[in-house]
Amino acid sequence: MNAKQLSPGIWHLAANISKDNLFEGLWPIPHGVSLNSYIVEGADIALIDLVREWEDAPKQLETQLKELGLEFNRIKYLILNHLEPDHTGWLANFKKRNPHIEIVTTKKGADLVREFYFIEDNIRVVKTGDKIDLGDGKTLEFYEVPNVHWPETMVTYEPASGTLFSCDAFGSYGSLTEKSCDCELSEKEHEFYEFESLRYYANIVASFSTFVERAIKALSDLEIKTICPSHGIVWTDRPQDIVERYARYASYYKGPCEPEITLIWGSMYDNTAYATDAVRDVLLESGITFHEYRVPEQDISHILAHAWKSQGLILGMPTYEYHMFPPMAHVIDMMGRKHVKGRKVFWYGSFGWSGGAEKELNSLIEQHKLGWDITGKADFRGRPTEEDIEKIKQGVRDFIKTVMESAKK
Ligand SMILES: Cc1cc2nc3c(=O)[nH]c(=O)nc-3n(C[C@H](O)[C@H](O)[C@H](O)COP(=O)(O)O)c2cc1C
Repeated sequence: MNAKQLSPGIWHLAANISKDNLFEGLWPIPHGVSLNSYIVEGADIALIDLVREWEDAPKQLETQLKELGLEFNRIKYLILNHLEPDHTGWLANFKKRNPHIEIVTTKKGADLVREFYFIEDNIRVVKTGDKIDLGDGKTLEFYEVPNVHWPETMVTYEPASGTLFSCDAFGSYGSLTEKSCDCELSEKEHEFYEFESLRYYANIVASFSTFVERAIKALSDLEIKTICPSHGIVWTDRPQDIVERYARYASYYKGPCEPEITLIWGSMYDNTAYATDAVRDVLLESGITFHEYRVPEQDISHILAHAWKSQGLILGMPTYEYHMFPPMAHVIDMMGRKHVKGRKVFWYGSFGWSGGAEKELNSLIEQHKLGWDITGKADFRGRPTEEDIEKIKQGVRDFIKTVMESAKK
């Protein structure tokens, strides 16, 4: 990518990380991810957020700074909105190249700079309402937004241009092309980034949804014309769209969620798979929006995205060694960790002799305080009989009604 001017004195820089990596060492990024940084130039120059030494990210950033004719020693301030290493991993080596740079971060951020990078000098601690005047009409204002998504997080606002540098808030997965602003994207490209923002939210931010709501409220008095997140596209045209989208995602924390169902199932010897065909037939007939995943073949990152927005979950799980099929237990455990709470649930599955899946399901619900409402179930021995299949079909029909009645209108 090239450095891109967003408004007079403000540039977007981005390092693209390829699909061959896992985000947070855990989440697949089949379409890559961007690490965004920004330059704000008044009489003094500030660089907002850094990159990690990940693939050639520092080199990409350095090349873009060169395009702007910016030597490192001309940058006076390095603003660290958030200390997670994807935005700071290069810090120690960057500082060696620019020893006089002043690092600007929150009090908790300063602690992390010391603890992660052993840097003690030239750190300016800021709190909500503090400002730095860069000269030539450019000012940076700071607002703490704790737990979006680490405790030290802040955002930076430049009032003359109405630009909010929001770090992880309002971000998404997906590498960037030269068309990195919302106003340049086709409907199809918007759809792509929309799902990548949902997946990013469900994987990274979901657990902190109440803090997201608090941050959106705290920032609501700012006149925001452009939103510059640390991952994904920049919102120059319709910044309210991504704010509304994030507010909607945050609302799924308490529910209700969308009138949709996520069907997740696994099967060793196709007995539960056979019953799944019946479940799918009913879902298709009903016309309800549903998302189907088989585990362990399909990844948890995508499952969480659809589960996060779905009012209904259907779980197909055979019994395995007196417990549920382990990949299903992994999915439910992850839903617990990511606070996919308060959903309507229907489950079905095959067992051989004593069963055991249900016991583990109840124990996971209890352990993670999931508050799931199990409105129906259909377990069966071995291969499902015609009667079993009828019971499953009727159960799913009833379940769809419950989901539609209780979902967001
Ligand atoms: C490794 C393994 C462990 C199993 N453990 C149990 C068990 O503890 N209790 C039980 O009732 N059935 C158990 N079964 C039987 C399965 O639950 C049964 O075969 C079921 O039909 C499998 O469904 P599927 O074909 O959808 O995988 C086990 C099967 C396998 C292969």
